[in-house]
Amino acid sequence: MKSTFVVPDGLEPAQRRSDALAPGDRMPSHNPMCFGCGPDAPNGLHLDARAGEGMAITGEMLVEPHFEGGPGMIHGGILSSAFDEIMGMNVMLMGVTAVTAVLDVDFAKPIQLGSRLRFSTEILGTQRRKIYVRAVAHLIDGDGNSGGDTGEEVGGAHGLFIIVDPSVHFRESRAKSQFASPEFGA
Ligand SMILES: CCCCCCCCCCCC(=O)SCCNC(=O)CCNC(=O)[C@H](O)C(C)(C)COP(=O)(O)OP(=O)(O)OC[C@H]1O[C@@H](n2cnc3c(N)ncnc32)[C@H](O)[C@@H]1OP(=O)(O)O
Repeated sequence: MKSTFVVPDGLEPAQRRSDALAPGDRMPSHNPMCFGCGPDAPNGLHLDARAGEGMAITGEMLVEPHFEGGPGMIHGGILSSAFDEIMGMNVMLMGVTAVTAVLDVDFAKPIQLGSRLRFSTEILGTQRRKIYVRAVAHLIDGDGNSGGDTGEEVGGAHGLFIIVDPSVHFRESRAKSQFASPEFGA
Protein backbone atom coordinates (compact mmCIF):
# COMPACT_ATOMS: atom_id res chain seq x y z
CA MET A 1 0.00 0.00 0.00
CA LYS A 2 1.34 3.47 -0.91
CA SER A 3 0.67 6.01 1.81
CA THR A 4 2.14 9.04 3.53
CA PHE A 5 0.03 8.42 6.63
CA VAL A 6 2.24 8.20 9.72
CA VAL A 7 1.44 5.54 12.28
CA PRO A 8 3.26 6.49 15.50
CA ASP A 9 5.62 4.09 17.19
CA GLY A 10 4.78 2.73 20.62
CA LEU A 11 1.03 2.34 20.25
CA GLU A 12 -0.83 0.48 22.98
CA PRO A 13 -2.40 -2.78 21.81
CA ALA A 14 -6.16 -2.47 21.31
CA GLN A 15 -8.37 -4.58 23.56
CA ARG A 16 -11.26 -6.58 22.13
CA ARG A 17 -14.35 -6.21 24.30
CA SER A 18 -15.08 -9.31 26.32
CA ASP A 19 -18.49 -9.89 24.70
CA ALA A 20 -17.33 -9.14 21.14
CA LEU A 21 -18.75 -11.26 18.36
CA ALA A 22 -17.10 -14.56 17.49
CA PRO A 23 -14.97 -14.74 14.34
CA GLY A 24 -17.24 -15.18 11.32
CA ASP A 25 -20.29 -13.60 12.98
CA ARG A 26 -22.04 -10.86 11.02
CA MET A 27 -21.45 -7.43 12.56
CA PRO A 28 -24.71 -5.56 13.22
CA SER A 29 -25.32 -2.16 11.70
CA HIS A 30 -24.85 0.63 14.25
CA ASN A 31 -27.67 2.59 12.54
CA PRO A 32 -30.16 1.16 10.01
CA MET A 33 -30.02 4.44 8.07
CA CYS A 34 -26.22 4.59 7.93
CA PHE A 35 -25.01 5.19 4.37
CA GLY A 36 -22.25 2.61 4.84
CA CYS A 37 -23.79 -0.31 6.71
CA GLY A 38 -27.48 0.47 7.15
CA PRO A 39 -29.90 -2.05 5.62
CA ASP A 40 -32.58 0.66 5.32
CA ALA A 41 -30.40 3.30 3.61
CA PRO A 42 -31.95 3.33 0.12
CA ASN A 43 -28.83 4.17 -1.86
CA GLY A 44 -26.27 3.01 0.68
CA LEU A 45 -23.23 0.79 0.34
CA HIS A 46 -24.85 -2.08 2.28
CA LEU A 47 -21.49 -3.29 3.54
CA ASP A 48 -21.69 -6.80 4.92
CA ALA A 49 -19.11 -7.04 7.72
CA ARG A 50 -17.93 -10.05 9.69
CA ALA A 51 -15.89 -10.20 12.86
CA GLY A 52 -12.44 -11.68 12.41
CA GLU A 53 -9.71 -12.94 14.70
CA GLY A 54 -8.01 -10.61 17.16
CA MET A 55 -8.60 -6.97 16.22
CA ALA A 56 -9.53 -7.64 12.59
CA ILE A 57 -12.77 -7.72 10.63
CA THR A 58 -13.69 -8.25 6.97
CA GLY A 59 -16.43 -6.86 4.77
CA GLU A 60 -17.90 -7.28 1.31
CA MET A 61 -19.66 -4.91 -1.04
CA LEU A 62 -21.05 -4.93 -4.57
CA VAL A 63 -20.09 -1.92 -6.70
CA GLU A 64 -23.59 -0.89 -7.79
CA PRO A 65 -24.35 1.06 -11.00
CA HIS A 66 -25.29 4.15 -8.96
CA PHE A 67 -21.77 4.25 -7.47
CA GLU A 68 -20.39 5.46 -10.82
CA GLY A 69 -17.75 8.18 -11.13
CA GLY A 70 -15.68 7.88 -14.32
CA PRO A 71 -17.37 5.92 -17.12
CA GLY A 72 -17.98 2.42 -15.81
CA MET A 73 -15.81 3.04 -12.75
CA ILE A 74 -16.44 3.42 -9.02
CA HIS A 75 -16.54 6.99 -7.71
CA GLY A 76 -13.54 7.68 -5.47
CA GLY A 77 -15.77 9.03 -2.72
CA ILE A 78 -17.65 5.75 -2.64
CA LEU A 79 -14.47 3.76 -2.09
CA SER A 80 -13.43 6.29 0.57
CA SER A 81 -16.80 5.89 2.29
CA ALA A 82 -16.47 2.13 2.24
CA PHE A 83 -13.04 2.30 3.85
CA ASP A 84 -14.32 4.80 6.43
CA GLU A 85 -17.24 2.57 7.31
CA ILE A 86 -15.42 -0.73 7.48
CA MET A 87 -12.66 0.74 9.65
CA GLY A 88 -15.29 2.41 11.85
CA MET A 89 -16.99 -0.95 12.28
CA ASN A 90 -13.62 -2.48 13.13
CA VAL A 91 -13.34 -0.03 16.04
CA MET A 92 -16.65 -1.32 17.38
CA LEU A 93 -14.82 -4.56 18.34
CA MET A 94 -13.37 -2.47 21.18
CA GLY A 95 -16.82 -1.56 22.48
CA VAL A 96 -16.25 2.17 22.15
CA THR A 97 -17.84 4.88 20.02
CA ALA A 98 -15.33 6.68 17.83
CA VAL A 99 -15.51 9.03 14.85
CA THR A 100 -13.11 9.50 11.99
CA ALA A 101 -10.61 12.34 12.33
CA VAL A 102 -8.34 11.38 9.40
CA LEU A 103 -8.95 9.12 6.41
CA ASP A 104 -6.06 8.34 4.04
CA VAL A 105 -6.94 6.36 0.90
CA ASP A 106 -4.67 4.74 -1.69
CA PHE A 107 -6.66 4.34 -4.93
CA ALA A 108 -4.32 1.64 -6.18
CA LYS A 109 -6.24 0.32 -9.21
CA PRO A 110 -9.36 1.28 -11.17
CA ILE A 111 -12.45 -0.58 -9.95
CA GLN A 112 -15.21 -1.34 -12.43
CA LEU A 113 -18.93 -1.24 -11.75
CA GLY A 114 -20.24 -4.72 -10.99
CA SER A 115 -17.09 -5.72 -9.10
CA ARG A 116 -17.36 -7.33 -5.70
CA LEU A 117 -14.91 -5.99 -3.15
CA ARG A 118 -13.59 -7.66 -0.06
CA PHE A 119 -12.19 -5.45 2.70
CA SER A 120 -9.79 -6.63 5.37
CA THR A 121 -9.12 -4.26 8.23
CA GLU A 122 -7.28 -4.33 11.55
CA ILE A 123 -6.73 -2.03 14.49
CA LEU A 124 -3.02 -1.24 14.73
CA GLY A 125 -3.15 0.21 18.23
CA THR A 126 -4.26 3.09 20.39
CA GLN A 127 -2.82 6.22 21.98
CA ARG A 128 -5.08 7.87 24.57
CA ARG A 129 -8.40 8.48 22.67
CA LYS A 130 -6.77 7.83 19.29
CA ILE A 131 -7.27 4.56 17.45
CA TYR A 132 -5.14 3.74 14.38
CA VAL A 133 -6.64 1.42 11.77
CA ARG A 134 -5.43 0.00 8.44
CA ALA A 135 -7.48 -1.63 5.67
CA VAL A 136 -7.04 -3.12 2.20
CA ALA A 137 -9.54 -3.93 -0.56
CA HIS A 138 -9.30 -6.85 -2.96
CA LEU A 139 -11.44 -7.89 -5.89
CA ILE A 140 -13.29 -11.10 -5.14
CA ASP A 141 -12.47 -13.72 -7.74
CA GLY A 142 -14.79 -14.33 -10.67
CA ASP A 143 -16.84 -17.19 -9.28
CA GLY A 144 -18.35 -14.73 -6.82
CA ASN A 145 -18.27 -17.11 -3.92
CA SER A 146 -14.59 -17.37 -3.09
CA GLY A 147 -14.99 -15.14 -0.05
CA GLY A 148 -11.21 -15.02 0.01
CA ASP A 149 -8.88 -12.10 -0.54
CA THR A 150 -6.87 -13.77 -3.26
CA GLY A 151 -8.06 -11.32 -5.92
CA GLU A 152 -6.16 -8.28 -7.03
CA GLU A 153 -5.48 -5.62 -4.39
CA VAL A 154 -7.24 -2.48 -5.63
CA GLY A 155 -6.98 -0.10 -2.69
CA GLY A 156 -5.81 0.56 0.82
CA ALA A 157 -6.49 2.99 3.63
CA HIS A 158 -5.46 4.21 7.05
CA GLY A 159 -7.81 5.84 9.51
CA LEU A 160 -7.41 7.78 12.72
CA PHE A 161 -10.49 7.44 14.90
CA ILE A 162 -11.14 9.41 18.08
CA ILE A 163 -13.16 7.97 20.96
CA VAL A 164 -16.15 10.16 21.85
CA ASP A 165 -18.99 10.06 24.35
CA PRO A 166 -22.00 9.41 22.06
CA SER A 167 -24.47 11.12 24.40
CA VAL A 168 -22.43 14.31 24.03
CA HIS A 169 -21.17 14.01 20.45
CA PHE A 170 -24.61 13.33 18.91
CA ARG A 171 -26.60 15.46 21.37
CA GLU A 172 -27.52 18.19 18.88
CA SER A 173 -27.71 16.06 15.73
CA ARG A 174 -29.72 13.08 16.94
CA ALA A 175 -33.07 14.84 16.54
CA LYS A 176 -32.40 14.99 12.78
CA SER A 177 -31.89 11.23 12.58
CA GLN A 178 -34.60 8.84 11.41
CA PHE A 179 -33.13 6.43 13.96
CA ALA A 180 -33.12 7.05 17.70
CA SER A 181 -31.02 4.98 20.04
CA PRO A 182 -30.21 5.30 23.73
CA GLU A 183 -26.56 5.04 22.70
CA PHE A 184 -26.90 8.37 20.90
CA GLY A 185 -28.49 9.93 23.98
CA ALA A 186 -32.04 9.56 22.65
C1 LIG B 1 -22.63 2.90 18.16
C2 LIG B 1 -22.39 4.24 17.57
C3 LIG B 1 -21.46 4.29 16.44
C4 LIG B 1 -21.19 5.67 15.98
C5 LIG B 1 -20.51 5.92 14.75
C6 LIG B 1 -19.89 4.82 13.97
C7 LIG B 1 -19.51 5.31 12.60
C8 LIG B 1 -18.82 4.32 11.78
C9 LIG B 1 -18.20 4.75 10.50
C10 LIG B 1 -18.28 6.13 10.08
C11 LIG B 1 -17.26 6.99 10.75
C12 LIG B 1 -17.46 8.42 10.34
O1 LIG B 1 -17.51 8.73 9.20
S1 LIG B 1 -17.59 9.57 11.57
C13 LIG B 1 -18.06 11.04 10.72
C14 LIG B 1 -16.89 11.86 10.21
N1 LIG B 1 -16.15 12.42 11.31
C15 LIG B 1 -16.62 13.45 12.03
O2 LIG B 1 -17.72 13.97 11.86
C16 LIG B 1 -15.73 13.96 13.14
C17 LIG B 1 -15.73 15.48 13.20
N2 LIG B 1 -14.66 15.92 14.09
C18 LIG B 1 -14.86 15.99 15.43
O3 LIG B 1 -16.00 15.82 15.92
C19 LIG B 1 -13.70 16.29 16.31
O4 LIG B 1 -12.66 16.91 15.57
C20 LIG B 1 -13.12 15.00 16.98
C21 LIG B 1 -14.20 14.34 17.86
C22 LIG B 1 -12.62 14.01 15.94
C23 LIG B 1 -11.91 15.40 17.85
O5 LIG B 1 -12.27 16.47 18.69
P1 LIG B 1 -12.02 16.42 20.27
O6 LIG B 1 -12.93 15.43 20.89
O7 LIG B 1 -12.11 17.84 20.74
O8 LIG B 1 -10.58 15.86 20.41
P2 LIG B 1 -9.16 16.60 20.39
O9 LIG B 1 -8.82 16.92 21.80
O10 LIG B 1 -9.12 17.67 19.36
O11 LIG B 1 -8.22 15.42 19.87
C24 LIG B 1 -8.01 14.23 20.59
C25 LIG B 1 -6.69 13.66 20.08
O12 LIG B 1 -6.84 13.38 18.67
C26 LIG B 1 -5.90 14.16 17.92
N3 LIG B 1 -6.55 14.60 16.69
C27 LIG B 1 -7.80 15.10 16.53
N4 LIG B 1 -8.06 15.41 15.24
C28 LIG B 1 -6.93 15.10 14.55
C29 LIG B 1 -6.55 15.18 13.17
N5 LIG B 1 -7.41 15.65 12.24
N6 LIG B 1 -5.32 14.76 12.83
C30 LIG B 1 -4.46 14.27 13.75
N7 LIG B 1 -4.76 14.15 15.08
C31 LIG B 1 -5.96 14.57 15.47
C32 LIG B 1 -5.52 15.32 18.82
O13 LIG B 1 -4.24 15.82 18.50
C33 LIG B 1 -5.52 14.63 20.19
O14 LIG B 1 -4.34 13.86 20.29
P3 LIG B 1 -3.48 13.71 21.66
O15 LIG B 1 -3.46 15.07 22.30
O16 LIG B 1 -4.18 12.68 22.48
O17 LIG B 1 -2.15 13.25 21.17
